[in-house]
Amino acid sequence: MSLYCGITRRRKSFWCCRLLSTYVTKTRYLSELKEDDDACKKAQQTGAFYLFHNLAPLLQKSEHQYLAPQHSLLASLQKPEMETELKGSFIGLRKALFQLNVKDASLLSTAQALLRWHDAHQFCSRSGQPTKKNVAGSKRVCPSNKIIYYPQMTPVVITLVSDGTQCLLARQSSFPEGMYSALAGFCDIGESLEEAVRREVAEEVGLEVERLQYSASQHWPFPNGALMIACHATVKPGQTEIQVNLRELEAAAWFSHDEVATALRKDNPSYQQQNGAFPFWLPPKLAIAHQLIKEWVEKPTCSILPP
Ligand SMILES: NC(=O)C1=CN([C@@H]2O[C@H](COP(=O)(O)OP(=O)(O)OC[C@H]3O[C@@H](n4cnc5c(N)ncnc54)[C@H](OP(=O)(O)O)[C@@H]3O)[C@@H](O)[C@H]2O)C=CC1
Ligand SMILES: [Mg+2]
Repeated sequence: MSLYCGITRRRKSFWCCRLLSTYVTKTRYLSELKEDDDACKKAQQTGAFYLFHNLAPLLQKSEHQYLAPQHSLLASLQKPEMETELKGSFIGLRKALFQLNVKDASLLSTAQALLRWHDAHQFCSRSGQPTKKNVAGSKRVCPSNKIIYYPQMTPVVITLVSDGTQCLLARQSSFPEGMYSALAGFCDIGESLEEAVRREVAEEVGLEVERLQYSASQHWPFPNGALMIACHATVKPGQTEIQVNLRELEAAAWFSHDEVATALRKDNPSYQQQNGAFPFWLPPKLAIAHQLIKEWVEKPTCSILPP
């Protein structure tokens, strides 16, 4: 059994020559901890930790949400004693993510991605020797050839395609029943963001993107930690006939502004069948797909601005 902790920051002062903003002070302190092992060990004595077991965080259930308690350094206990002592349970992030507050969801996602990366990079791919983690956990080094390994993220594009009046949503068979989302896909090596969007839209629904506009980005913990880069895109006028790639998608369709606006208003989507079909619903607020769809509903013309 392994219990693993990630440090969060808790330090009141940082020496500097002029008054820096709280954000800059905090950022420089965190950067210092990556390089200064002694400072990092000292911080661990007073730091607050989230606890994980097999990549599942320790959470407490409270009505319709989960709370992610933070702890100071603990004595090593077995999992059942730890759960009893701290009045919580180790729960898969996939199950709990949407019932956490935004700050905890973001920190836990980051911590889990880092833990997963360390777990998968225990050996040097050149020498085959065990790699060694630095105190902060921000890199691993091969002691025999000094190669440094840094945590990596996989870029994924997510695109809401519109023809100006409707938007295109799709679902994979792995999605919960009835849920539709924007088109997503992993970037290929060597591709720009724009090329990845054009290729994914062509591959998945057979359409040619005319214009695209960057919206926002998000770290996403599933399946292995990705940087989701969200864009609005438009297709050429009159070229809206889709050819769904059934190897990648279960279904895709154009939805009207009214249909999408109504689905967006449903805070608690019904997962029950109605008249033999599952009602149409959209990804939860925390997902960048939701933000992208909300932006389009509020300003459907935002995706048809000149490039
Ligand atoms: N936050 C959000 O709002 C949303 C997030 N997403 C996330 O976006 C991710 C990507 O979307 P998805 O449509 O599945 O992606 P793709 O359309 O690229 O198709 C997935 C396929 O790509 C291959 N693949 C898996 N991992 C990689 C990788 N690291 N690099 C290159 N190819 C890979 C696999 O194919 P094979 O097995 O044949 O090798 C996999 O079946 C999903 O994991 C999902 O979690 C999706 C929608 C909304
Ligand atoms: Mg896809």
